[in-house]
Amino acid sequence: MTVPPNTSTEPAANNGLPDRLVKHAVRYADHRAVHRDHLTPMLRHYADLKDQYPHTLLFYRVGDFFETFFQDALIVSRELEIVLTSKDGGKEVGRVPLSGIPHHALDRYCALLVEKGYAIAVCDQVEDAADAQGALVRREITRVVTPGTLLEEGMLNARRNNYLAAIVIAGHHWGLSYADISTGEFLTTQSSSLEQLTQELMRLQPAEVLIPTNAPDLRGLLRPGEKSEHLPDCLPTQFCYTLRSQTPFTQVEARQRLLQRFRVRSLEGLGCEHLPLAVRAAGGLLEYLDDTQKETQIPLQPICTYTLTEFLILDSQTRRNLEITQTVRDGTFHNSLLWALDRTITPMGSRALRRWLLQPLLKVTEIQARQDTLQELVNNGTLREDLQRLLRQIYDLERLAGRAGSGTASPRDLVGLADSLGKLPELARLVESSRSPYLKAVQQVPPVLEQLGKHLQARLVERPPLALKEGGLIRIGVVPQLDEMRQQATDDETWLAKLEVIERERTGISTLKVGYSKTFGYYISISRSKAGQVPDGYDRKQTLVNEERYITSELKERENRILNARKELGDLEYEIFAGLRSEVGEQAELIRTVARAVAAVDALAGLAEVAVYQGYSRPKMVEGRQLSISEGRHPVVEQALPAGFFVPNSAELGNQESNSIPDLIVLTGPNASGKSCYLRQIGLIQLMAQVGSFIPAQSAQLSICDRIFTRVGAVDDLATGQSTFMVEMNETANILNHGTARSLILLDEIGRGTATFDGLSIAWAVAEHLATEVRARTIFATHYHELNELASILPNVANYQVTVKEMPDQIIFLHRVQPGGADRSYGIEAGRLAGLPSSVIQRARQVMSQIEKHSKIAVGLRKGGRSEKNSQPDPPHDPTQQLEIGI
Ligand SMILES: Nc1ncnc2c1ncn2[C@@H]1O[C@H](COP(=O)(O)OP(=O)(O)OP(=O)(O)O)[C@@H](O)[C@H]1O
Repeated sequence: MTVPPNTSTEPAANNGLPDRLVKHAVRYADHRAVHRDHLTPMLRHYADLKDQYPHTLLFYRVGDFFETFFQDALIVSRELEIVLTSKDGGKEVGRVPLSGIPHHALDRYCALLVEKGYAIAVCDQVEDAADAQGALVRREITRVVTPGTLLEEGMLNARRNNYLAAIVIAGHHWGLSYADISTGEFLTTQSSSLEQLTQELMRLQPAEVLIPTNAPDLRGLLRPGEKSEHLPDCLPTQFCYTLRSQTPFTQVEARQRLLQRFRVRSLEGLGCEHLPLAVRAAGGLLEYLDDTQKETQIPLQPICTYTLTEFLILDSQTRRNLEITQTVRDGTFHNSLLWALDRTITPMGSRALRRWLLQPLLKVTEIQARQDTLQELVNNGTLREDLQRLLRQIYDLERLAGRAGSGTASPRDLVGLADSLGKLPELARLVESSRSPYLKAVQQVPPVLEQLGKHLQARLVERPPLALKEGGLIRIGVVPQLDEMRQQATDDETWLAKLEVIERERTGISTLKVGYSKTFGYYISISRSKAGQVPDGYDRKQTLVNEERYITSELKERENRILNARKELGDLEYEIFAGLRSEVGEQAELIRTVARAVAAVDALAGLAEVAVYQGYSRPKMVEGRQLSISEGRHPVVEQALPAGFFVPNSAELGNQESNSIPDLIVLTGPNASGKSCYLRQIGLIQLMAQVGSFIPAQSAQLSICDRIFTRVGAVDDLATGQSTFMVEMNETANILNHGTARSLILLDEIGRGTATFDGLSIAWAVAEHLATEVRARTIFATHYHELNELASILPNVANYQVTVKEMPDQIIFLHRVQPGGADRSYGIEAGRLAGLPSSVIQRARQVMSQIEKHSKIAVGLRKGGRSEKNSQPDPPHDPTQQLEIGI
């Protein structure tokens, strides 16, 4: 059984509770400990529901509050730091623990609990308390909120997707489906290496992963890091996993569910007819949505089948090392690539850019389509600025459409949506003469959406109130019946407003007032000193210190009419609003298709803005394996430095037409000279080019890479018990096993985590293997200057160094990358600059000079290597099977 550790029901260090309550809290820390028949009817209903949803926190609507009882009350009060109180549980039970939150704060508190890894079942009142006529108000579970099924604006991060994933594993084969129910994206794939499954999950960073299992306890939500025997070992533990029954994940059930959902006869058109694992994962995901969303039918876009090989493969180390969405050092968004490039205006544009950066393209035509659009937006600054100005007035159409479709959109959501739809024709006009693909895609607004926008604008008031059922939503002149009711209500209210004046005149009591209280309704108030002058027909209702309160039969009659009219008006307006909302919901798919096109324009306009202000250029995408970058810069470091401080550097790799261009560069240079920066900038430029962005370089000719690998620094992976060196070796093995001639490999410091000779030997062998066997384009940054020898042995290896200027008492970092190998690391100088004591520095210099005197290295080419310098035969004397170093 899998019980989340935090569902422990120990009361939190008394929580500041009085002793009497602690006693109850302990006694009733589990609803099952109480005899059901002894509970009040409401708590009995609560306990029955809790049995059905044992692993959720059950929020039960009572009036204006959502309340939790028993064990849930203890958890909720501890996790949300709110007061734990108690409620009468029945005559023989006494008081049971209670924690409640105001109903309007449900989203906010749910978001906090979901972030902590809890699932929440919301039990709402489904009839008016007045209609229940004294009986228990009818309540039902209206939704189960889990990390992957969030819809409410307040619970979601606007600028990133919130994915729910489902996986099916069969041997080494697997199927993965994922959906963002707030935007409607729904995708599925299948493949055959479990390592790839991990990588794909790492890319998606799903909020929740569903996994079919035969575990008896199926409602468990495994919080990040929690272990379970039912979780396959191959899966990363940092996600929330939900264990599900296997039935909906079977081929027959899953297929049937997909056919029904998308109203098709075969899955051929959806691209997954012959991908059983992809179908099973998708079917299991749909079933989970049906189960958790209850009556709400979540609108999803038609499922899209994809393959992993459609995109540039970036493993999780590479995404981390290139700091695409967060930095390595402190995991912040600030100073990541996305931070440097994201100038989008809308949340949907920002989400699109994030997706693009994590899934760069492989097809030159697709890259060029983005480049062409960027070019137009770079050349036409006025168009770009006008577009961005207009985008500011377009809300998150993707998510608004979703909320309309699921019946959770508020009146303000619909007004926002209507206003945004109203801007689409303007957007279309702005780009009417554009020729580039992404701008052409928004030249036509589907007439049905244009009409829908107008339809909503004509009906909904400009600034509707937050409350749904208190009226004030619908414009005057839209529904005659509504107008008549309003007129009647206004007449009554005017009568009421005049009553005070009339009664003052009639009674001669100048201090007479008409007021309203929640308990008594409307009343006429007269100061006690004038009570003797009260006319006939005044019926005394309440006596206060200084005043008497009266009603009259006419006042009561009007009051009834006014209050009934208000309720009827509120109900009718809500009904009209709900009708409008479902009209929007019916168009959710189309709205989202248009929203995606707008999001892409937003992402590209932002990239164009960066390109203009940072002086980026359009890379030329070429065939073959060429990587030529002239005067390239690191897109993030250059933004962090004062203008003009960044030193640009060029790079040439893998050009088969020129013999002098290497496949592998051995890059040496002092500490802190800029090796890592250079390495990463090449990776980032290649990645940006394949995203379709312009790049921070004077010019570039780049061919398509199938993968970018990086090995940069290393940290202990304490979670999996791997040492720094083992992490380094695992990552290196992965690169050697999966790299191809079309890959770009960036290695920083291989072999540093072990003894010098072991490290140097490994570094040598790895570099040699990459240059001769894999023949990938590689930059190998190292402090082992001995590796410079390789260039004299292998024709496709070259040495480059990052230069410094040595002054009598300091080193000046030039950050220039030039041909040739460095022979010193200036590590001792770096230590001096860092403040090591001068005695230590002096001693280090002595030791260094001794080592330098006695060290020699003689390494030859590995026997059987494919590449030999100038195709010369092996040297007759082969000193080579070992690396020989003497000190
Ligand atoms: N081309 C450049 N122009 C300007 N500043 C640069 C450049 N490259 C690097 N720098 C600056 O130098 C600092 C050190 O660079 P980097 O970390 O790449 O050095 P390194 O050679 O890899 O050092 P180590 O060998 O100690 O790891 C960076 O933080 C950056 O601010």
